[in-house]
Amino acid sequence: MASISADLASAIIGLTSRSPIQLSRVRTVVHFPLLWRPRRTPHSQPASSYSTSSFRSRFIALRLAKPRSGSRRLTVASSAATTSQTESSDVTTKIPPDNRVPATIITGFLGSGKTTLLNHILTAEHGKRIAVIENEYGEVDIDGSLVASKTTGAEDIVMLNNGCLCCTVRGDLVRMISELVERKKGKFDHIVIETTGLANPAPIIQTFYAEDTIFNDVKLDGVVTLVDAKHAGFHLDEVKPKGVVNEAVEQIAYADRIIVNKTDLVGEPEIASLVQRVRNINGMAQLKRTKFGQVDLDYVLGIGEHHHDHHPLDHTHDPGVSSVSIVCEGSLDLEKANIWLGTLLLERSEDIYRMKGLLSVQGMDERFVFQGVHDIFQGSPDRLWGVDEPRINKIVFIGKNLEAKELEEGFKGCLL
Ligand SMILES: Nc1nc2c(ncn2[C@@H]2O[C@H](COP(=O)(O)OP(=O)(O)OP(=O)(O)O)[C@@H](O)[C@H]2O)c(=O)[nH]1
Repeated sequence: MASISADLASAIIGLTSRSPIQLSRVRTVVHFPLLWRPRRTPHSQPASSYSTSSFRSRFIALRLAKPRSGSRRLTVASSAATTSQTESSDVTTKIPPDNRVPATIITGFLGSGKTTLLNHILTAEHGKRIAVIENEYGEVDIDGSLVASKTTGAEDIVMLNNGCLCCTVRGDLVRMISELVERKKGKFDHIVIETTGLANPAPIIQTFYAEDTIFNDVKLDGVVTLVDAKHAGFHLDEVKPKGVVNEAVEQIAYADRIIVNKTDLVGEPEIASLVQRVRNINGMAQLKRTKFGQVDLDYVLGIGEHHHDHHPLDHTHDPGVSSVSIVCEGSLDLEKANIWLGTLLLERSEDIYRMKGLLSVQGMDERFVFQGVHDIFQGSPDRLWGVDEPRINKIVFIGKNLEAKELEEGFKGCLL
């Protein structure tokens, strides 16, 4: 590819200001407006690996505000009979307050803005101490690192078995919440659970009602579903094989609050038609339109109680959707990476639902975070690499018909 043109330079400037670039807008100019103009020659010693298709859960308990005096006492909420000593006409005064810890589930399809909303919640002034449980699709944990890096005073980070909260790691969710309550009683006020973008929320919701160990201490406050204003229609349209759930539909169906996010990427007619569609799936939930998940916090925390019928737990995910994760030490050649990723997205953006990465770029002192949702791409520098920190690239692709070997070879071909 020819050297970086003035047009690409301006596209790169666009990336530095964190505004998303739509590939279709720049593709006549250059293959791909990927990274950054190099500043210095870096080091690179390759040693790499990749892995495919699995989920990873992580738990981060975050102290975000000073503990209040007289913290909430965690007790088992029980029926009136257990506390009532005398018969009285005023039964309601004898029902103990529901002191269980509220939990909010944030769900929504891949790339709809769940982590963006989570970061909004974690960095806002609300005085709540929030424990976060994050479940990521893909072997490599990228969201967790981005959430943790945006906050201070993380108390604890515990890695859990790979698996999807709605499938294999439901047991882990139960154990995780029980341990959280056991070990940190009174140290947090709310639990927020971010599901993977491919989660069916129904089994996760069921966990709060079916498992005594959770039900006694934690109440499901609500399910918040993010909907990507630009791409949701595509996923709602997808016809799945018999017996396979359409996760995008399920996520909307189970919501107590719906956030139609990314409204900056489409016009009013598209938003109105999507809202109508969402309403047809779930007419009960409140709905708001946003950009970058900017909602009032009382819209998402303190909803009250989740109210839905609970459907059977059995569900099957689309076997055609998988993830490829590449972990690879070294630094990327900017121009090669531009060409490779640009070509890949131009040819495959329909199949590549989601890409995200933490990259080491030649000449950059910062980690480079890059995010892709179909043809929308965004990148920006993150924190500085540590002095002795190995420059390890992590990149995850999620989508249909992904070829791990081909992606790995393509990526490695961009390393210096
Ligand atoms: N233009 C635009 N981009 C957004 C908006 N909200 C989030 N994004 C970007 O969309 C990309 C995906 O956002 P995330 O918050 O990581 O989405 P997610 O749902 O957590 O993604 P997964 O965990 O992979 O499913 C990131 O590049 C965000 O910066 C928005 O309202 N408008």
